[in-house]
Amino acid sequence: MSEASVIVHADPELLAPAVAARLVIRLIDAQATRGVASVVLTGGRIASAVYSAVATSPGRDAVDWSRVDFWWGDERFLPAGDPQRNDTQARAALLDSLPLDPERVHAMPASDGPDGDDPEAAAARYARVLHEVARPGSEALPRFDVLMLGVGEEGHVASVFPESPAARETRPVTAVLGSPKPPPTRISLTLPAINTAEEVWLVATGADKAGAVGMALSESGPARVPAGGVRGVGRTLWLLDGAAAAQVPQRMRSPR
Ligand SMILES: O=C1O[C@H](COP(=O)(O)O)[C@@H](O)[C@H](O)[C@H]1O
Repeated sequence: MSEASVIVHADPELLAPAVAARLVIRLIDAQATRGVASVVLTGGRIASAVYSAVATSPGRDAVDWSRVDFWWGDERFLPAGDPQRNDTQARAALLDSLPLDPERVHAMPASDGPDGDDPEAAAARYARVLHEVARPGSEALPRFDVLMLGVGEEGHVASVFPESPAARETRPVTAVLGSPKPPPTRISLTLPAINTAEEVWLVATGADKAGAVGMALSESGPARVPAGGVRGVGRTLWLLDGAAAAQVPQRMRSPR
């Protein structure tokens, strides 16, 4: 497990294109090494800004998008196409403009999908899809080159909320019932699944995230502050704007 690195850009207008450029390079590198690349997408406001920035990034067409696997770290369990769904937002901001292989776009099931309005069955279905694509000989999960996460005001990541059953779940995918943030029903990768990613990037902006970021980077336990419990195997990057980084000590910030 990697130590956390913290990179601060002044504001969201600088952070979004910087993260987008970083993602484009990371995918190009992964394809140069392995022929394919994989990314786990997240939801939320800064994530959508990053996806829009990828869509207009100068390096965008250097990625072979038909050889990128897209996964989601969590999903709001709503009908397909609902504007609140994380995949709907990612498609609108980026995916719809890319020459993708639709077989490689692994959205989490919707509440009007094959399992109907049964989030437990939908979570189990997503776990099976992950398992089917996993590396031969590996356990339950495929390789994730980059796994992106937003951070909630109270320290949630994906749909793992503080002191919730999901924060202690050991299976890779879980249904989330009674989420404190609407909508109440969700599907999420769990902390052990997130922590199999090669790189985990936590992206946060705004003063309302500063307390959660500060606590996650201190000694708070993962059940209390799930964002503090995520680590990439090779790299853990906190990508913040100045307001979200307000409680991060200077000594923890990477020089730029
Ligand atoms: O509900 C969710 O919220 C977080 C953070 O969203 P933001 O708008 O405050 O940035 C997001 O990362 C997560 O994927 C999503 O389902």
